[in-house]
Amino acid sequence: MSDILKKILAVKAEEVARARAQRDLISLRAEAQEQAHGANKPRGFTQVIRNKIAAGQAAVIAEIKKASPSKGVLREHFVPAEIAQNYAEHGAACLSVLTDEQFFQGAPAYLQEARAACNLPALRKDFMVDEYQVYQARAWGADCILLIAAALDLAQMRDLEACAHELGMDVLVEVHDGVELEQALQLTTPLVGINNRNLRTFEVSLDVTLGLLREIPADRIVVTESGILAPPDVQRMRAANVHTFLVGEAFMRAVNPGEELARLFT
Ligand SMILES: O=C(O)c1ccccc1NCC(=O)[C@H](O)[C@H](O)COP(=O)(O)O
Repeated sequence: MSDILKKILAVKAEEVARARAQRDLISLRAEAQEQAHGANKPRGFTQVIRNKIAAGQAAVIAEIKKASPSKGVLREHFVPAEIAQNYAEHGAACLSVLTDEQFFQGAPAYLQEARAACNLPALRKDFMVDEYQVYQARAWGADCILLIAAALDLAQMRDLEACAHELGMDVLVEVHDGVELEQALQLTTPLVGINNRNLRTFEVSLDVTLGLLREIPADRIVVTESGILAPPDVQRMRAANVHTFLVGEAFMRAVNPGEELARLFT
């Protein structure tokens, strides 16, 4: 496991302990379960992606992140609701909203504000280590959670996946190499993300997606993550039959993130 991931996971364990001390799991779970009905019910993250692909379009999971460990601050003018609306107007399939505060300058409120500003399903982009965070995600309105194979063993991933599914949320499982992929494929989720970023060196190579592709059964949806910066990157992926993209930096650095989305994907 990379040093940055180790550091992040240590902070996550402390965060969960602090949050549990402030509010017990039973009360949080009740709120998360209530969200299954009414205005905040899950919006069908995977289904929206399937619909885009069936229509012959790229399915873009458009990220809302102020900063990252590898790149520092990406965007000074940062209003999540404005960005979410702008993404929706320019054809995004889904949102990915960073809720981690210490390393990405994200916040739970950003997820709530972004999702309330449009009708797109939203991923809680964070480092999940405990079911408490899954209940938080749903209580905040998330439609999908991220499970990072480098951070979890198979039993943990299975438990967190089951918890998310019970709450009606979808799961994006993320891998970076063949060993992680083997574990990820033992989950039931169709959404398999391949992170092109090596979390040890921060080096990004789209060859990571292309190299792992052939090991993924046809019934899974491959999501290429990180380092999609220009139209040729998109064309390269689509030529390899990868139609789902998770993009952050390219949009966050643009004056108008939605227009940048349209420029990259049309
Ligand atoms: O981006 C980082 O520095 C980073 C460090 C440690 C763990 C995860 C990290 N990135 C998260 C991501 O996977 C990206 O936010 C996402 O794939 C979008 O990538 P990009 O389009 O390159 O911003």
